[in-house]
Amino acid sequence: MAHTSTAAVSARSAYFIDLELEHGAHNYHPLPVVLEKGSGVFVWDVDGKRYFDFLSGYSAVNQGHCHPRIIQRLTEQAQQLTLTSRAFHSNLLGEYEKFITAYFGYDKVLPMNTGVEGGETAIKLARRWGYVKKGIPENEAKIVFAKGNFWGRTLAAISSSTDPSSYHNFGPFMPGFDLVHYNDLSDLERALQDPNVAAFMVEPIQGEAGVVVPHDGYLKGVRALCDQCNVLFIADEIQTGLCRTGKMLACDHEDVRPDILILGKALSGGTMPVSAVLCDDIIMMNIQPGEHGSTYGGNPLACAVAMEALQVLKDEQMADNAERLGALLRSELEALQSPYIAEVRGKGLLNAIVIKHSNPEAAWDFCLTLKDNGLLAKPTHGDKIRFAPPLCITEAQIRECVQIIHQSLSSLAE
Ligand SMILES: Cc1ncc(COP(=O)(O)O)c(CNc2cccc(C(=O)O)c2)c1O
Repeated sequence: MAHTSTAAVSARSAYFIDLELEHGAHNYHPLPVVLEKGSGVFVWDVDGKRYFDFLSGYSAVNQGHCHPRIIQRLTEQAQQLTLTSRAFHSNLLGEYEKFITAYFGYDKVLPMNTGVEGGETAIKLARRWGYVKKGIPENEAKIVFAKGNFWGRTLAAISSSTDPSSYHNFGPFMPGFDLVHYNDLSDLERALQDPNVAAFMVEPIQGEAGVVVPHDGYLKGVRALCDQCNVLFIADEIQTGLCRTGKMLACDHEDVRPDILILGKALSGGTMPVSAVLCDDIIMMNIQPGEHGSTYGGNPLACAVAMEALQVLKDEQMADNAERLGALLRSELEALQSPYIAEVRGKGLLNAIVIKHSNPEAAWDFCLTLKDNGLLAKPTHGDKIRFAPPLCITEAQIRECVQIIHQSLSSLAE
């Protein structure tokens, strides 16, 4: 894939892009824009141009860029105590653990940092439960995943991937992983007949696959099958959770309670990596001291920031806002009746359009036009463009963004 040409950017932007090309790994293909400021739904580039952020750091900035309350709490704690390691207690870890377990209704939490660490932790907890509680023979535990999943870049995560760009030439892969079709309860039922299956790990809506929303009742069906087969239901809500889809958790749309809940991204309001794995004692208490953890997991700075980030979601009714304005966004996009939009899909403010065009680069080119017109979005898997602004967006701003999208669609005229 050709790397970003700096031809179409300002000299100041080109300077920063060239530094990245010269000194950094080429493991991304960013849009040609260099950002230096963020506030609420807006970001500004190094030339002072303002954009609507329709990606929100892949749902890590649900509360809006640099939310004043979260930044305030971050800067306060940063001058007090940032890291103790878990060799010692801190005055914030227990407070945070009490807060977040009550917030989501689980007995315990295991604090980690990145989302993929949360996924790895959930898999270890499930395997350990499988051996200790379900009686699976040692080293025979299976974890089932859905095709099209994306939960990070570690060797375990790519071992469950069906996307060659994630796993090709990184083998050998993690054993004990099985795959089923997403949104297919009969395929899942088949896979769960294996008595060695410890868990089914699934996104309530597949984010990186292009905002793939399963049929109503899928999550309830997953819950029922896991109950019938004595298999743990692990919900990866790292991208769908924390009000993004119009409820606190995407599982809440079907009143389903996963056995293990994984959170990340917006858990810190987009300030630092914070993830969390929540479950009840019957699962969590199978891990003994010294058997899992991380240097930064549960650090005082993360605890302070996460409590404020979670409280902001409730205080500012961000789930209701996402529900209402997501519906408006989808209806306004559908009303455009553009020949270049094959589909509009999503839930809450996690949405995507599928571009219909003879040019395979059309979605990328369209995002370049959106950028020129003051809105930042990026294609995923070729023809899908995610539209996921911060949840603090207003109705007037949604309508303004629909106008920008409408105006930009004309650039796709063949
Ligand atoms: C559903 C889901 N689960 C786990 C992860 C992994 O989180 P971390 O990245 O914090 O380890 C994700 C991540 N989601 C995501 C989406 C788009 C790009 C990238 C990227 O690695 O640049 C990551 C995700 O979308």
